[in-house]
Amino acid sequence: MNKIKKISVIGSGYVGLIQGVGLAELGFEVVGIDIDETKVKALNKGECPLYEEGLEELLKKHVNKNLVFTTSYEPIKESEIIFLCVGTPQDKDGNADLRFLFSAVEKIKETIDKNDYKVIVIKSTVPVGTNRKVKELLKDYNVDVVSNPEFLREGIAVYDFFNPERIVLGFENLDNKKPIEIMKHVYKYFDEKGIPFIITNWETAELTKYASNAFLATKISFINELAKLSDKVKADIKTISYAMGLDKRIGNKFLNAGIGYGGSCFPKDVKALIKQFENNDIEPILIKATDIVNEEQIKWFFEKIKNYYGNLNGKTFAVLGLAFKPNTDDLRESRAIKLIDMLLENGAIVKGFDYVKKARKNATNLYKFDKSMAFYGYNIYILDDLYETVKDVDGIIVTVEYNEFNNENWEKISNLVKRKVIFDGRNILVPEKIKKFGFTYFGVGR
Ligand SMILES: NC(=O)c1ccc[n+]([C@@H]2O[C@H](COP(=O)([O-])OP(=O)(O)OC[C@H]3O[C@@H](n4cnc5c(N)ncnc54)[C@H](O)[C@@H]3O)[C@@H](O)[C@H]2O)c1
Ligand SMILES: O=c1ccn([C@@H]2O[C@H](COP(=O)(O)OP(=O)(O)O[C@H]3O[C@H](CO)[C@@H](O)[C@H](O)[C@H]3O)[C@@H](O)[C@H]2O)c(=O)[nH]1
Repeated sequence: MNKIKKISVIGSGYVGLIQGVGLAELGFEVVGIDIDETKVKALNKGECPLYEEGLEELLKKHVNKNLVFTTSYEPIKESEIIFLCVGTPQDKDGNADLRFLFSAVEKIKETIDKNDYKVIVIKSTVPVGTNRKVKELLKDYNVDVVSNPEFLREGIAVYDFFNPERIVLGFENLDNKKPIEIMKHVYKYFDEKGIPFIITNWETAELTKYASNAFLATKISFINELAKLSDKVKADIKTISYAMGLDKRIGNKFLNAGIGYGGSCFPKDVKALIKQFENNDIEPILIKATDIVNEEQIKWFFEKIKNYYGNLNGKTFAVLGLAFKPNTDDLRESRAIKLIDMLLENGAIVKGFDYVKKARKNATNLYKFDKSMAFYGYNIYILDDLYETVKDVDGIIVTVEYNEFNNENWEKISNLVKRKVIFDGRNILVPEKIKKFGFTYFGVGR
């Protein structure tokens, strides 16, 4: 087989950027293609548009060497491999919106020669049947379409790229060895590391991605539902999770009760999986419940806060954590933002903080410039200092699971707040430590 020289990666968002930078680090010549001109300009200067540990260093190392970014599709002519990493957000009905994907496929069609052999690899999370549709759209072209779902976690995405737990590859026809060999060559580094490869058909690969996300989301909703009962009967959900997790069949991961899952994947992927069941005339009982429990969890927590104060009008709260999880600037479906909105709608004043500077910047922009949010802009302040944030507040609300909160100076915090009340939405604080400084502590199911 000829050595693969150039790889094109379409979409330079989270997944595309990690994929592009990672492949460049593995020695490939990579072209990143995105329709967002501002993003492309920044990337070519080595400026990373998103916060992800280790990403900017790798970007700077490779950009304008074996990694370039462009808005033009022309470079795909020179690439045998084209990765599709565009967004597949939720549409108004809960389905995956495939407009970006199909528009990228149209651009590919317009650009490549019908006879030039290409492997089109779909990394984006797409509903069952999408790879088949893409192949159908390209039926007159000499292409193979490969489903290669991505499993990286934000916050540790660079680590995840180099250390995946499995590589799932779905093909049209397993007797056609050419695309299988090409993909094995591209991922030789992982093959040599002994990472398991799952070589299967398109539909299995597509559904594996949704199954994995929905299962993890279900674990979270399971423990969150139990937390509500724990709360009522004075059981401790943290101890329950710990004890459950010691059973290796259950495992301790994704059993942390809190204010629900957020982010760019779980909420939309669970909803899109529900739709795939419904579109196939099957009632998705369990997965629907996962979604409902998650939507309810944040409301339940908010009610807890409201019940304590009676009336939130004019009360000031410090919200510690803005992004959907630690070590990211990503506010997509962030539970913190959902909670802030509820507080603001009820007349409260919010002071928000996150350890990640870009998360603070994104939140400032959201409330200042997003038309639907700007209305609330008067009552929300995003601050760069945690101690400034807690100053004179009626309550502290923890919304992101940063362990670092435990290492803050709680004596100082206790002297700064107006009222010593804490709502720990992630059960991350050590209550015994906080209570020593006179705080009233409320967790989730503890
Ligand atoms: N973010 C994650 O942690 C993660 C992890 C695994 C899988 N996924 C999946 O990967 C896909 C991408 O997610 P993301 O978070 O990187 O999305 P994103 O929104 O961060 O990035 C998508 C990028 O695609 C670009 N784009 C849109 N249409 C284009 C086109 N026609 N041509 C070129 N570029 C185009 C956008 O400008 C944007 O930069 C989704 O399907 C998502 O579900 C995401
Ligand atoms: O015990 C837990 C674990 C997580 N969460 C929340 O769940 C959400 C998602 O967390 P996580 O899975 O760590 O973040 P993502 O970066 O969205 O990664 C998920 O979504 C990606 C996109 O599909 C997949 O690639 C990853 O494998 C999958 O973990 C966050 O809001 C967390 O706060 C909990 O509430 N309790």
